[in-house]
Amino acid sequence: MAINVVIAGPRGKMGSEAVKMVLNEEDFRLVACIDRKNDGKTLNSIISSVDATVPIYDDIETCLDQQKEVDVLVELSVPEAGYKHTKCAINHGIRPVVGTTGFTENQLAELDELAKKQNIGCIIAPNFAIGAVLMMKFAKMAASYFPDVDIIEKHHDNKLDAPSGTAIKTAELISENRTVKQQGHPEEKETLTGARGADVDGMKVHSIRLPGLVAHQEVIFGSAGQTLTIKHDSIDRASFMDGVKFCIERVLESKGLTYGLENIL
Ligand SMILES: NC(=O)C1=CN([C@@H]2O[C@H](COP(=O)(O)OP(=O)(O)OC[C@H]3O[C@@H](n4cnc5c(N)ncnc54)[C@H](O)[C@@H]3O)[C@@H](O)[C@H]2O)C=CC1
Ligand SMILES: O=C(O)C1=N[C@H](C(=O)O)C[C@H](O)C1
Repeated sequence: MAINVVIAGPRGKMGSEAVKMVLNEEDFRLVACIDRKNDGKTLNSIISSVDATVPIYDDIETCLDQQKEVDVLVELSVPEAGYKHTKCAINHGIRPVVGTTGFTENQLAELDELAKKQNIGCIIAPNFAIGAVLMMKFAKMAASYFPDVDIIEKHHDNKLDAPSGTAIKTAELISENRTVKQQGHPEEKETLTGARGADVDGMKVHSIRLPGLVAHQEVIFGSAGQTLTIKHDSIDRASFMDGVKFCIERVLESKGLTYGLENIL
């Protein structure tokens, strides 16, 4: 039986890629999209390259009240709306697969509680690219040996959240193995505010935003006489689609919140 999917953010860089992927998969059926405009139109009327008369809703409640056979919501919009959509889906018993970044820790905890209460799964993946997941895992391994580490993430300049969801997740994974240490000189002073980046338990996180970039991250470890750099580049958003597909399938079997692809690969 096909998995019925709703996509939020179908005109976006990720959403449009997800629309193509879902339409090309035999086992998936795209039943509706959530867009902040174009309510009442069909997908093919707003994206000429798409050959599907899928209805568009600007309100997720209306969508999920009317579309009775939805299995999975794929959320790829913006943090505020993304949180609202995810919560609404869970309340309707629909399993969310969320790529949208920028949710707070409290929001993640609330979604976990809600999904458990509804006895359904919810996957939030800060990065769907297998290479990025491996970069994070390798960084976590290296952190046992190198407590001094800087995370440098680089993205296109239309990104709303900083640091990236991937950088936050990387810092969390590194923290599981790293001995807490205030890095740099104990008496160092910033003569330009922000020069040393954001601080997570004494490690530093830097966000670069430039046109021309897609999604890139370097994790640089340093110790006496050596550095180790673990680097990942997404040069095309196709890099994320195998992960989205995998999560659509896996979320049907999971329970509660799964935060990060590394937990289910
Ligand atoms: N987990 C992952 O692997 C990845 C996650 N992302 C995240 O996915 C999200 C989307 O990224 P992009 O596609 O690059 O952004 P984008 O700006 O290209 O697309 C966002 C889309 O959301 C739409 N939108 C805004 N408010 C909305 C609402 N209330 N309802 C429905 N749609 C609404 C916008 O019109 C836009 O089309 C971001 O949070 C980004 O960080 C991006 C790439 C990979
Ligand atoms: O906004 C993006 O583009 C990306 N966002 C995600 C993040 O915040 O980590 C994943 C990837 O880096 C691309």
